[in-house]
Amino acid sequence: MALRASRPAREVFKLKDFCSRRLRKSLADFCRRGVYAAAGSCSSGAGFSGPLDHYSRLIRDGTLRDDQRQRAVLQELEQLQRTLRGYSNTPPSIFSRIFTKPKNLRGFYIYGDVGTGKTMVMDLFYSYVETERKRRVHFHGFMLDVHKRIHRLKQSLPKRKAGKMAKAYDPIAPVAEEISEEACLLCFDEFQVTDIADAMILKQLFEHLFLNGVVVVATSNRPPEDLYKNGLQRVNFVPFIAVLKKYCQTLRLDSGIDYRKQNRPSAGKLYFLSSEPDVEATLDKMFDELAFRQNDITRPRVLNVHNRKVVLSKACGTVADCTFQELCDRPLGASDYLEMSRLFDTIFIRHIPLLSLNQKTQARRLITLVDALYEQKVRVVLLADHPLEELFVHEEGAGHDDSHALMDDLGLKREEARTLSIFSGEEERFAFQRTVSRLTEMQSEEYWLEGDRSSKPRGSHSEPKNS
Ligand SMILES: Nc1ncnc2c1ncn2[C@@H]1O[C@H](COP(=O)(O)OP(=O)(O)OP(=O)(O)O)[C@@H](O)[C@H]1O
Repeated sequence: MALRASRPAREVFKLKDFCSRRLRKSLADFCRRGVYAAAGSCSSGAGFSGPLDHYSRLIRDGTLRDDQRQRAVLQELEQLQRTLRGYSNTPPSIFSRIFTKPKNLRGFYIYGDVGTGKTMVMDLFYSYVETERKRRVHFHGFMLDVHKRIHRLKQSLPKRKAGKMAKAYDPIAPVAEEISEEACLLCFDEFQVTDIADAMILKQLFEHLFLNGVVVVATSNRPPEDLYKNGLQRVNFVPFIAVLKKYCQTLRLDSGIDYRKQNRPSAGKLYFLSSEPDVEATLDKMFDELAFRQNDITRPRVLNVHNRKVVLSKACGTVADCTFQELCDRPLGASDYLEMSRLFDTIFIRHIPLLSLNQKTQARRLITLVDALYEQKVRVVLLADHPLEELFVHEEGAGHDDSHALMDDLGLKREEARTLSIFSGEEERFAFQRTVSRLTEMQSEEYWLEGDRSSKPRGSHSEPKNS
């Protein structure tokens, strides 16, 4: 019998709030432009018959450029949105639960290059799906949540008795069941597999979700066949690909256009090179001007993240002035960056060096930081040693110093390890592209204006309280 975890539904998807804020934000943006009538539920009342109709309107009013590939994907998504009307994966009675299997609706796996509009079309679709039991999550956040649930479940088991063999049990099925009860539609942004711990449980987890009637729509930069490419023990991961393809139709969205790099009006100069004369003084002046409008003094700031203290050396109100070393050369992670995104609306990042695979850990932190700032529309002012497009370099045969110990632990020879993605830096190359694309958009006027929290009601982006 499946082991059940007792847990209030409200606690579910700890990172859900972080993820859906972006959706709410994008809905609110559309609202502000008079496009959506009501955030979160747009199907009726907004005057649009569905996502495609809505998309056409965004083209007509000049918000978006017409893109046939996006239309084609939206056509498929609209079909699913209609089919999902009245859909439920939890039969109403215990009796019917036992005797009826939920019908399986096929979802979509949308992949393509960075900035081609995958998230945008998925969010449009999502906003028209008429059910409360839908979740839109960042894939990484979802997997963190899954691991937490597994951990909690294991801890809730009675302690093993000495001398007795504990019966083998499977925590994944009950976790999948728990999730299936909370959502019949899961939309994943940035489906990617970089972690062996994720890779090893995905097949079982998703098989259960699909069998429980959960419909999945996902966006990714890679076709299913390339997921976890060259990953450790990939042979155990490969069967998941067939499961994914069985329950999700693959759609390619690749017009070859990175819309983040399309000529967007610039917010002004926000990216500086270390070689520019008096550049530090210029940034000091920018910081002082922003600080002048704050109801605070310039001082160090101590953030409290999960009972850890994270000290930032210079901040004023909602503006922080940091160095790359301070943010990426210390053991900080997603939760620290999320907290920063909550507290600050503008962050200076000075002295960003050229990033190669030799500084993989620092580069990964910068990627995570930019992802968190982008999701929360935090503005950035950057001072770097190289132009943005040249910030990340992939050097063949780079040292990967921090990988050597792991290679030794795993008993891998250099040559063997070279093809494994954790050593080859293949995943980083995709992530670099995304970071460059995002940082490009973050210098646009539109992004800068959207990041203005001064006119927004206090609440989600409240004044610092941990400092
Ligand atoms: N047809 C379009 N016309 C104009 N702007 C667009 C269009 N499609 C998408 N955009 C804009 O381009 C930016 C990137 O879009 P989106 O985040 O959906 O891309 P993505 O494919 O999910 O990127 P990534 O793979 O990096 O996550 C967003 O600001 C979005 O509003």
